[in-house]
Amino acid sequence: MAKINEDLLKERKKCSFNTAELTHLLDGGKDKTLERHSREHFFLDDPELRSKIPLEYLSHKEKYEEAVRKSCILFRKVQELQEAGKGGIENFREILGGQLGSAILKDGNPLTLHYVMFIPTITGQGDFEQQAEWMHKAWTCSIIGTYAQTELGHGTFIRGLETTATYDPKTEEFVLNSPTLTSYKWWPGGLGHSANFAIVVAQLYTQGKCHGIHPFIVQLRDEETHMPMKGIKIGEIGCKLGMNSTNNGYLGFENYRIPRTNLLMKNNKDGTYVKSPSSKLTYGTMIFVRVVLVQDCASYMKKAVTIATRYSAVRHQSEMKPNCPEPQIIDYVTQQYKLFPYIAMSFAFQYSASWLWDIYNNVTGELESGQLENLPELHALACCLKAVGTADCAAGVETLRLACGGHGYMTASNLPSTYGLATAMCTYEGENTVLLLQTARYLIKIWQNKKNIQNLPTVRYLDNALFNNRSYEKSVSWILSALQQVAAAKIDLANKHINDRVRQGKAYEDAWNETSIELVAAADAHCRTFLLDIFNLTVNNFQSISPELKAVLTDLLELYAVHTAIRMTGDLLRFTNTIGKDVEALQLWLEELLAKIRPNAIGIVDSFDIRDEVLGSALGAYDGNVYERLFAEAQKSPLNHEPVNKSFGLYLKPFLKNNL
Ligand SMILES: CCC/C=C/C(=O)SCCNC(=O)CCNC(=O)[C@H](O)C(C)(C)COP(=O)([O-])OP(=O)([O-])OC[C@H]1O[C@@H](n2cnc3c(N)ncnc32)[C@H](O)[C@@H]1OP(=O)([O-])[O-]
Ligand SMILES: Cc1cc2nc3c(=O)[nH]c(=O)nc-3n(C[C@H](O)[C@H](O)[C@H](O)COP(=O)(O)OP(=O)(O)OC[C@H]3O[C@@H](n4cnc5c(N)ncnc54)[C@H](O)[C@@H]3O)c2cc1C
Repeated sequence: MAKINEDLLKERKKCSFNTAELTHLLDGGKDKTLERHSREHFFLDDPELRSKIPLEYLSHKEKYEEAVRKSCILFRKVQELQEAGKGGIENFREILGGQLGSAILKDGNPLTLHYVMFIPTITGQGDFEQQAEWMHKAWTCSIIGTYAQTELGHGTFIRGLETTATYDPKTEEFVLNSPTLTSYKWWPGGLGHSANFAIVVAQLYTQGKCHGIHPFIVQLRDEETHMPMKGIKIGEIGCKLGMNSTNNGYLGFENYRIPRTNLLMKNNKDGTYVKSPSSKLTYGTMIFVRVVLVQDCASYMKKAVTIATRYSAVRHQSEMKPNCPEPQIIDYVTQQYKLFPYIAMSFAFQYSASWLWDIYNNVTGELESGQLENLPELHALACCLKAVGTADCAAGVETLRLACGGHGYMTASNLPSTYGLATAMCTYEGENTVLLLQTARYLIKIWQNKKNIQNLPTVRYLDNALFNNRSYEKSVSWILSALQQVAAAKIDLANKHINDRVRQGKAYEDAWNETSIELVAAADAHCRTFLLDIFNLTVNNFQSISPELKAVLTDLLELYAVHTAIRMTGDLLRFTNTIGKDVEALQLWLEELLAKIRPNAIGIVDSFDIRDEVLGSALGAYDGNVYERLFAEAQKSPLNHEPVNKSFGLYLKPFLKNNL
């Protein structure tokens, strides 16, 4: 093993708690940690899953080809796990898209959507016969699917999609068409050249009548030759900010026929077209993905904060006091302020993601038996957690990149590509502003009718929060109560402004649009109360952990609470009893917490137990040999493989001569 950097050795000695205990707690038990280790070993120690040349030095086409090579190996290994009964879809998601997946395929996996959206849609939307027909093929990967919903002209407003599926009773087929350029499918991962099947979301027409959007299983390419089927126009959409090996594609149809039975029919039980009990059941796969994205937010945040915190312990810069050695940059309080709140945030997202996952499973269980009552609350929660989680994660990764100075800008830090993955999440699976407005729509309804509110766990605080008015105390419970009051006040005010505008004669929709900045802010505040509430509940419920660990988790909880409160200073002053002196007290409390967390910072990120291959970063490796690794990475540049590049003879030399 390489020599460990001296600073990191010292940091590790300072740690006041047992890092393995925290690792096990985060994994859900020691056996789960061991399971994860064995999964990581299974994937990361496979030499076939390593690239010879860093991805950044490959062309777009080579990147794709290398990604397909690795994805196929990855899928084969996933199947081996599946056959051995090791893991359900949630594990596969982690392998395909989460921390492990992004370690193997740094710039995206062209086959991910097969497991993440194609299979879940067949499970969620297909009837019994359809599952029997398609699931075996899909699980065994004899077909590879994607999820084609978004079009060139419409991503958010899916009721406005233009692809048509017109029923032809004579042949019992649907005829798919893309009537306009804007109706072309645009964005689906793996659609370009990878998948041979897709779930296609299209407007269903029978007897000249449109019945709205429905999901269909559609074959795109010949299973033998992979040539596009006749009537299918397909390709890749081109280079993007990140995720350049996900092979996002476009797709158009020209009188393309599919059997009637390819309309997913779970909600049309008798096999004829019957309107389903809720048109929103078609949106089920999107809820599923939003739920798992919150877990990804925690994963990406942990990865970025581990890199930046370790680097900050190794890096020395400037003079804090005259004639003293240059300090570790982690000793600058401004640096701690860039790092530690994101350590705390990783916990907040992990705990909320886990609650959301449980709620999701309960509600989808209820949907199976036709109960729809709890769907709106789940939808509202999934929307705001996805939006706030991805926004904070992307902003966090960028802050952490900046915290690493110039070296953070190197792709060898792995922070730029982590940012590429994180910021994409703000847009896909529902653009964040749009999702916050969905949550706001639910909150306004609840505000207007609180009859059943005590049965709705995520919003029942709204019953009386407007009047909390607690005087400042240095406690998480005070901050939570103040945030709840802020959320309630913002909902109340937005509701009032909508009503005022309606009274002035405006249409409700116009009043809504004119109030939408406030509505988004209200949904955001509501979400932040949930995140803090769950973090608080989780830490308070830990019974059998050591007092040392409990103290660290309490520090992190408090830091998360205080950091959130300080970010919302204006709101606290405006909507609660908070006064200027209380803000000063919060600021001092924040500084106190940064100092308390400082000796444990390396211990906490070590507890995330992220393997070097997953971090993929010259700055964040466990041994802290930052400079050696940066230097070694630079040697991989193809430009360094020859002392003189041919451009010298071609351009530079004649240019220099001309200037003589
Ligand atoms: C790895 C991943 C790669 C990426 C993949 C992708 O991006 S794939 C592409 C991902 N693409 C996207 O994510 C697209 C994002 N866009 C959308 O999801 C929708 O178009 C929309 C929700 C914005 C509006 O839809 P709309 O105009 O049809 O709806 P509306 O506003 O008129 O509200 C009507 C009612 O429906 C309710 N309701 C709504 N959704 C749900 C739900 N899921 N469940 C339950 N309920 C839901 C809503 O609360 C309201 O209830 P109310 O108040 O009447 O009781
Ligand atoms: C990396 C990546 C991968 C993707 N993968 C897939 C995939 O596999 N399958 C798939 O089908 N799609 C996929 N998508 C598409 C994605 O789901 C859409 O881009 C997303 O839903 C947003 O839609 P849009 O691009 O049409 O943006 P728009 O809806 O045009 O949004 C543009 C702006 O308009 C605003 N806006 C729009 N509507 C409203 C409103 N009602 N109220 C207020 N403001 C509004 C938004 O807030 C935003 O600021 C992917 C996208 C990306 C970036």
